[in-house]
Amino acid sequence: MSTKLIAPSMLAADFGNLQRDVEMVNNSDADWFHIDVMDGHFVPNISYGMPVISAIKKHATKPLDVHLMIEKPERYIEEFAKVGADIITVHYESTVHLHRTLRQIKDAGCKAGVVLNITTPLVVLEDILPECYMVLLMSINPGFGGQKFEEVTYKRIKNLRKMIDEQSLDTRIEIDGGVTDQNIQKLVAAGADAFVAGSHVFKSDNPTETIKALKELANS
Ligand SMILES: O=C(CO)[C@H](O)[C@H](O)COP(=O)(O)O
Repeated sequence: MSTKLIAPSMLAADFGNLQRDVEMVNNSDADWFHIDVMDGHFVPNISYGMPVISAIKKHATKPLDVHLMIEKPERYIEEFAKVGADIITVHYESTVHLHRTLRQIKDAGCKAGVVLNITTPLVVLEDILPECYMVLLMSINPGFGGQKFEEVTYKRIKNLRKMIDEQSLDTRIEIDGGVTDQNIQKLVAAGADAFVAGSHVFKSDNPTETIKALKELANS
């Protein structure tokens, strides 16, 4: 069994103490920094862009997993790569030319992945899976942290894992939204590999210990 990965979402960090929170993740059992980019069009919220990612990269000692919740992400791939993205995931629903956009991400030197909203059928991935380092399944409606986890996600993970296995691929499945110590083991059992956790980590009394507990639960 491969090691299960924890990616704290910097959306829930304290932006007034960003360097402190970056160092906390550096010194924790986390594997990646999860970076949520929102444009106020694709999702009804605006988060941050290149200058903030650049500032995080300056101090981060772990890969940046950049989740683009923006329309036509192909307009900005090279810029996100330039400011330090290591993995870039784009929504299936946000671009007409998904195949071209994934190639563009790889040409820019990053690992490429696709994100699906909760109601987008998995079948749209069938022919694109070989191009994907990772598939991110949303387990909430994208746009805001702190929302309730949607139970339909378990079934979606199982079905996606089956699709990946049928094609003998090693594509990772990442889950984003409402991940906590209460559901992470069930998500692992369903077949997920990587877990974004925002409010559960940053709103806890001891984020370092919370990350440690998530990592242990996911890998036990
Ligand atoms: O993509 C996102 C929002 O669209 C965030 O990564 C997600 O909300 C994580 O936050 P939380 O763990 O608080 O649910």
